[in-house]
Amino acid sequence: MTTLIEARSISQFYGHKAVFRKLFLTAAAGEVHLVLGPNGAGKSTLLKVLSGLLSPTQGTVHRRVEPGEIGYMGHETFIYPRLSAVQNLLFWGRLYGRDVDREQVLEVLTRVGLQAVAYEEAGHFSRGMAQRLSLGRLLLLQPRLLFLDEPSTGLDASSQGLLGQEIGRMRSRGACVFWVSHDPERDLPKADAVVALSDKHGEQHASAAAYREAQGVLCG
Ligand SMILES: Nc1ncnc2c1ncn2[C@@H]1O[C@H](COP(=O)(O)OP(=O)(O)OP(=O)(O)O)[C@@H](O)[C@H]1O
Repeated sequence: MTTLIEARSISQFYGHKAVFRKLFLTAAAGEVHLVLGPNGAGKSTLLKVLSGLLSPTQGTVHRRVEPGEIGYMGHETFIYPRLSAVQNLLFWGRLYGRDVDREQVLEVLTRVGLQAVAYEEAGHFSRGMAQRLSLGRLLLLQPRLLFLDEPSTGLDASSQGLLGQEIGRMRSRGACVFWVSHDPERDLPKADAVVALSDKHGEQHASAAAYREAQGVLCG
């Protein structure tokens, strides 16, 4: 399988404080990597470093995709409040150099359940609606390397279901997904590998099967 991202001995410090140290990982097309760990363990920081939003203090990250093929959905929705939902998606399409038209945008907005507010200013949207618009951006841009930082926060049950389906679809057409989850029991069955961060710097990257087995041994 084609490797899409490789991190070699990456460490991240904020001042003198290490968030993670000497982490190696590789991820290939069609794989879902779940990022787990307690609050403050460094999950968001790792996603920022892997996606290129932040440079690692030490080590290197090689991404074998174009910058326009990277998608990120996190706590920030990156939505322009003075633009309508339609204008937001048309704008993002242009920003990523994609040839998207209004019909495609309206189709995506229908899929995420925002068709009724397609021409309303996104600044008036609730947190859940703004999250759905962010999800719509991913559906429109179809990134090959996708970073999801607790994407279900603020989404209602039906939008969470849609997100799960869409992650499955993106993976089957060859996208590689890093997914921060606070619910490993729910999300582990959908993952190929796990990056487990701890606040004691015991970082590990393992296949989902090996992770489950290790947890079983620890719990048993
Ligand atoms: N810009 C920053 N400057 C200094 N320290 C930071 C910065 N961003 C994060 N940290 C610290 O780095 C550590 C890891 O933070 P991070 O947000 O990556 O953890 P997390 O695992 O995503 O947490 P949560 O599950 O609560 O979202 C925390 O102790 C946090 O306070």
